Amino acid sequence: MTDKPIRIATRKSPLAMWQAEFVKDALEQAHPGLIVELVPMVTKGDIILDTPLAKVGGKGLFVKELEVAMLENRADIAVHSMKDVPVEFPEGLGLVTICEREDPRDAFVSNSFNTIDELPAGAVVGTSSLRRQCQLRAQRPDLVVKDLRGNVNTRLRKLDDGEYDAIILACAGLKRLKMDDRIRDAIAPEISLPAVGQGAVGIECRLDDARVRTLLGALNHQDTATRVLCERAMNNRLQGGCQVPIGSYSELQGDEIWLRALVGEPDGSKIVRGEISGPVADAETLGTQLAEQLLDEGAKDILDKLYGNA
Ligand SMILES: NCc1[nH]cc(CCC(=O)O)c1CC(=O)O
Repeated sequence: MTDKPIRIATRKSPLAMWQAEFVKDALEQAHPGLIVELVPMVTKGDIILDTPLAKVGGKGLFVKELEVAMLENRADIAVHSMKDVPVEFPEGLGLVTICEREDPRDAFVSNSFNTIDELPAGAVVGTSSLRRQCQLRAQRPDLVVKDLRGNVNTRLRKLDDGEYDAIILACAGLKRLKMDDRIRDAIAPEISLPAVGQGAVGIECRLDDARVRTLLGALNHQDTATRVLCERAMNNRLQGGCQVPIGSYSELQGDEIWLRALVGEPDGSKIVRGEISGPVADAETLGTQLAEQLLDEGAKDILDKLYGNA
């Protein structure tokens, strides 16, 4: 089982490298004698830095090159932020493991203010996420939302350079990079519902690679997997991508799963919210049901408009 090294295809950003190293360490710990190597590579999402992701278009900007590497047998697994993983996988590849979730909340980061509420009218907030923008503008239409791209370190530098009064990032990325001290406020899900899968790391591999799938089994965290699959089923039914403001967050409560979701207009002028709960065993069905509920209650109109079907 442990003779051949496992090669991890990874992006080169500090967060991606941290996540790949984390999986390497966990695999080597779980399987003494196993050797795991990193194969760093550049993706389209890393190259196109000057355009908001929502305008670049196409799903899976950060994962395609990694998938090609696995299909061409230049790598065996890819480690992803679940938030960036598209709904569908290329033939022969699939997500087989989801690791324990880090803090799923959005983070308010600023050098001058402690919370969104403290921001004065006209303050400039950096984010390129339509989901974050939508929820921010819904509560504070008086704020100015300005695009902010680049990896976590680049975004923090732009804040420090004074381009923004505050920025919104994921708590998970900051915590993993040991920059917890940058989090002025972990924003409650009621204020900013996180992205599908936010805070969770997933592992993709060739589905016919039985050896690797068995080795990866040790890293799966079932509670996280249930939650993320529930949130993804919701998103899947909506055909959500990064062009649409969609938030979705589930929590386990004993044998039940509680899922909340929203679809909104990018400017926050309209938000359709819903929630559902039921047995953990029905997690994915519940996700689909909540999506249908949202579509009936107005999400369909928002999505049709954003995708140009109206
Ligand atoms: N879209 C980039 C991205 N993908 C995953 C994370 C954070 C870590 C995570 O959600 O697991 C980030 C950065 C951010 O949103 O601040």
